[in-house]
Amino acid sequence: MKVKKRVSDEERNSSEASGLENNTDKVQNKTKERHPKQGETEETVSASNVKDAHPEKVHTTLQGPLKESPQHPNKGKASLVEQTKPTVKGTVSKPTSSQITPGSRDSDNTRNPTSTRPTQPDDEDDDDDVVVVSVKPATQKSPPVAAVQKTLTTFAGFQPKVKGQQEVPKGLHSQLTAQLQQKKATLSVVNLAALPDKGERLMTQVKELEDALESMSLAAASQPEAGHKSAGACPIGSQVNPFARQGGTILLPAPPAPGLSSGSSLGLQLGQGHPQMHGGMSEVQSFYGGRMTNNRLLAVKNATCEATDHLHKSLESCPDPEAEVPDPKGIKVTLLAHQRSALAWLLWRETQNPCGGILADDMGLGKTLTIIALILAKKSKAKGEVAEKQADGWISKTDSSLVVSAGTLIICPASLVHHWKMEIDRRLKAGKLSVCLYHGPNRERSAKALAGYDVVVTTYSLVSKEAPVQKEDAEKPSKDTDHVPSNSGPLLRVSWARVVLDEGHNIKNPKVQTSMAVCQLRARARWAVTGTPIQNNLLDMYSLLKFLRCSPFDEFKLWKAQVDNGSNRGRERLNILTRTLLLRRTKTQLDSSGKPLVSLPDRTCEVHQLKLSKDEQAVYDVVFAQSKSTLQNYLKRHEGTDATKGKASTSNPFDKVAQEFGISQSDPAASSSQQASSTVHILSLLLRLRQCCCHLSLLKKTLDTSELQGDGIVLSLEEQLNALCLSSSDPQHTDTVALNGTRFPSKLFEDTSESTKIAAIVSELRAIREKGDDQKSVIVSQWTSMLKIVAVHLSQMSLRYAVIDGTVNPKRRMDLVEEFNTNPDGPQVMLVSLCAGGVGLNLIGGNHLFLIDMHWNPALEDQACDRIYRVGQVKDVTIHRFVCDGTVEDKISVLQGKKKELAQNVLSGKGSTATKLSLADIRIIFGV
Ligand SMILES: Nc1ncnc2c1ncn2[C@@H]1O[C@H](COP(=O)(O)OP(=O)(O)OP(=O)(O)O)[C@@H](O)[C@H]1O
Repeated sequence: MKVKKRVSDEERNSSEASGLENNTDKVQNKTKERHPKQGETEETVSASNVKDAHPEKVHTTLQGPLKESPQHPNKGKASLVEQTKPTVKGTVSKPTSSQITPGSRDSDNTRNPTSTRPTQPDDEDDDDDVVVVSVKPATQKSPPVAAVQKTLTTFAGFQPKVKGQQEVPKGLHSQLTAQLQQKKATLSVVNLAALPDKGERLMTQVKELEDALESMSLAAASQPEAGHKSAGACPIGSQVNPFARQGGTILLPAPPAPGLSSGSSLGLQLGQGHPQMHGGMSEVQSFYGGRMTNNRLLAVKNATCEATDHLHKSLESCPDPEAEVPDPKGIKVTLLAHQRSALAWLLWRETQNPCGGILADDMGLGKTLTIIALILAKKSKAKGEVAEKQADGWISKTDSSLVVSAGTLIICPASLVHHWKMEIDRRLKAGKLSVCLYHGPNRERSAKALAGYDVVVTTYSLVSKEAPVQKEDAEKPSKDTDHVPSNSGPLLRVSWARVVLDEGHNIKNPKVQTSMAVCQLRARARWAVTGTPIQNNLLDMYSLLKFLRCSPFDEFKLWKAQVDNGSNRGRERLNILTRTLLLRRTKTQLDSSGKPLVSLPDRTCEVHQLKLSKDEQAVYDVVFAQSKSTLQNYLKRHEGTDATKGKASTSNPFDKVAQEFGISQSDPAASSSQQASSTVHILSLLLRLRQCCCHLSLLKKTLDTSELQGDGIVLSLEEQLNALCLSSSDPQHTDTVALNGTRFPSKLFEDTSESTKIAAIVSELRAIREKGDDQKSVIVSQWTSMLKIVAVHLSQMSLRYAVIDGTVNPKRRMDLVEEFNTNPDGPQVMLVSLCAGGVGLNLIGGNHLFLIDMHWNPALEDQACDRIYRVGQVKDVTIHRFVCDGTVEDKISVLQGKKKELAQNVLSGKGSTATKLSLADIRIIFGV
C-alpha cells in the first residue's frame, strides 16, 4: 500500500524561507525594503504553514512565488548592518575611518546595557573582543582616543611593546568610569521612547564604555604575568604574533612601524593585510597551546576582533550584486547574468585577503564555467603577477625544487576530471587554455612541465597521496615551509597561481588525509567550489576556512572558542565570515527585475509513503528488537562505566555516533576506541534496519566497503557477521530461512522477489513509460547491492539501463552520461550510486529522479536531485522519494530536517548552530 504526496518545488523551498522569518521584525522590515519580492514571499509563508523543517511533509500548496533570500556579500553587507549594533550601521553607511569602531561592529546588541559584565576573558557568550572606545561625548571632556586605543591593545602583534605602554592609566580609568556613570544616569531618567533612536545610541555608548573598562581590567590583570617568564607566563614582548604568521593569508594587519601613522584617527589597522607569502618562518605560531594566560587570551580576542573588522571593512569594496563584468574573450557561449556578476565577485576576492573564497552557488548553476571564465580573465594578468612575485620573493628563494606557475590547479572527484576538460574544450575557443589531466598511470610527473599549463586537473586522492601530512595538521593553521619536503610529489612542488577545490565539501572533515593534503598546496588564490558547503556541522565551514588560510580562524581552538561556541557573538562572526568569503545564489532566486536567475522548467517532489508487507514488517520487527536490546545493553554498560569513572551523567555516550552521522559538534578528537567499536555496531544495526525497508535480500549481502564508507562505517568482518544471524541450514526447512531463531519464507530474501519498495518503483516506472519515449529516469541508491536488485526488475520490464558506480572509470562514465543525455535510443534508466555518482554528474537527459533509500546526510540527496535539475534541463522534473511508514526512515526524515536547518541558517547568515544528534534522538529511534 502506498500513499503519494505531491509537493511542489515552491513548497520544498518554504521550509528554507521560513528560517528567515525567525529574524527580528526589524530585520525583516529592512529586508523587505531592499528586496520587495522577497518581502512579499515572506508574508505569504508563515512559519505555521511549514511543518517541521521537512519539506516533504508540507501539505498546503503555497500560492505566490516563494524565493530564497539572495546571498550576496553586498546584500550581506546590508544585513550585517541590521544584525549588529546601531553604531555599526552608521559606520558602514558612512565609512570614514575615524568613525569605525571595530569592537562595536562585532558586539552583541541584545545585551542589557546596565548589566555587569564578567571579567574573565574566556567567558563563552560574553567573550568580548578588546574594543576600541568610540568616544564622542559632547558634554564631557574625553581622553584622547589614541590613548585609549594604545592602552587597550597591549598585544605585541598590534603594537610594538613600548616601555610603560601596558600600564593602565588610573586617570583614564576614572574618566571612563565617570562617563559610564553619567550615561547610565541619563539612561535611568530619560524617556527612551521619546528619543528618535529609542535610546539605542545611548545604550551603545554605555556598552562600549563597559567593554573598554573591562578590557582595561584585563590588561591590568595581565600585567604581573608579563614580567614573570619563569612562572610560565608568556611575556608580551615574546608572545605569539598573529601578524607574523607566514605562508598563508593573513587577515590581520601588520604591526605598524614605530612612529608610523596607522591611517586612522583611531589608530586602527584596517588595511587589506599582507599578500600571501611563501617561505619565511619555519614554525607556524598558534594562539593556543601551553598555558593560556589572560594575556594570551587577550591576544586571541585582539586577533579575532581585528580579523573580523578587516573582513567587515573589505565589504565596502565588494562589487554590487548586480554588477557584471564582460565575458572574457574566448568563451563561445554567452555567460548568464549571474555568472557575469559572480565573475565580478571572484575578481574582487582575488584582490582581497584571504585571496579567494567559496563559490557556493546552487548545484547546476554553472559554477564550472564561471571558474573557467575567471581563469581566462586572469590569464594574461597572472603571468605578469608571477614575474612580479618572483622579483618580490613571493616564493622561497632558497628552495630550487619549487616552480612558480601562472596556472590553476583544479582538484575534483575522479568522476569529474573529464568533465572539466570537456567543459573547457566545449565552451572555449580552441587554444585559449592549455589543459593537463594529472590523472592515471601515465600522467606527467615533472613539476616544471605541470607549471607550464594554464589548467591542471587532478583528483583529491592523488593530492592526498602526494602530500605528506601529520595528524596534528588537522587543527593547526597550514603554512608554506621553506623547503618542499623531499617526499612531496610534483603537485606540491609547484607554487600555483590558483587552487580550486571542485566539490569542496570533500574536505568537510579537517582530520582526514585529503583535507590536510589540500591545505599543504602552495597557491596565491584558493577557491572552494561547492553547492553544499555545510553538510553536517560547523566543522565543515572550519575546514573550508582552513583551506583558505583564513587566519586566525584557521586555528581549530580559536575557531571553537570564538566562532563555533554556540554564542550570539560566535554567530555574528560566522555571519561576517560567510558574507565576506562566500557567494551563494539559488536556482529559485529572483534578480532585481523579478526574473529568476536561470530559467528552468518546473520541479515537483512526490513522496511515496509505503507500508511494509506483513512478512517484511515481521522481519523488520525481529531486526528492530535485536537492535533495541543491543542499544539497551550498550547504555547499561556505558552508564556503569560512567558511574565508576565518576563522570557527569550529562556526558553523551553517543557523541561518537553523532560524529559518525556527522551531526555532533563536539571535539572530533575525543572518543575511546572501545566506545567507537560499540557505536559502530549500533550504526550497523541501524543500517540493517534501513535495508529492511528496501529489500530483504540486502540482509544476506556483505556490504561493499565503499557503501559503508558512505555511512561513515568501518565494520570489521566479525561485526558484520554478528549483526545478524541468517541461516537456512536446516534440511527440513529448505523453503524457509531462520533469522535469529524466527523462520521466514526464503523467497522473501531473493533478488527477484518484489519488495514493497521495488513494487512501488516498478509501478512508477511503468507509468512514466506510458507518458512517452522522451521520459527518462535516474535511480539513486546508496547501496550498489540495491541497484543490482533494481536492475533485475528493470530487465524483467525490458527497460534499457546503464549503471554508474564506483567501479566505472571516469572516461566510461562520461560516455555513459553522453549516451543517456543525447541518444533517444540510449538507456531509459540510469542507475547511480549515491556516493560515486551523486555529485558533479550532469544527467539532464533524465527528468525523473528516484531516491529509493534515505541517507543521514540530506545534502547528498540534494546533490543527487540536482543532477537532473540544472542549466540545460528543458523538461519538467519530478523527484520521487520512497519512505516506509513507521520505520527508521521516518526518523531519518526528522534528522535530515535538522541538518538542512543548520545549513540554511549558516548560509542565510542567520547563523543558528544548535543542531546536534542527542542521546534523546537515538533513544527515539529505538524507542528506549
Ligand atoms: N552560460 C552558459 N551557457 C550554456 N550552458 C551553460 C552555461 N553555463 C553553464 N552551462 C551548462 O550548464 C550545465 C551545468 O553547469 P555545471 O556543471 O558547471 O554546474 P555546477 O554549478 O558546477 O553544478 P554542480 O554543483 O552540480 O557541479 C553544464 O552542462 C554547463 O555546460
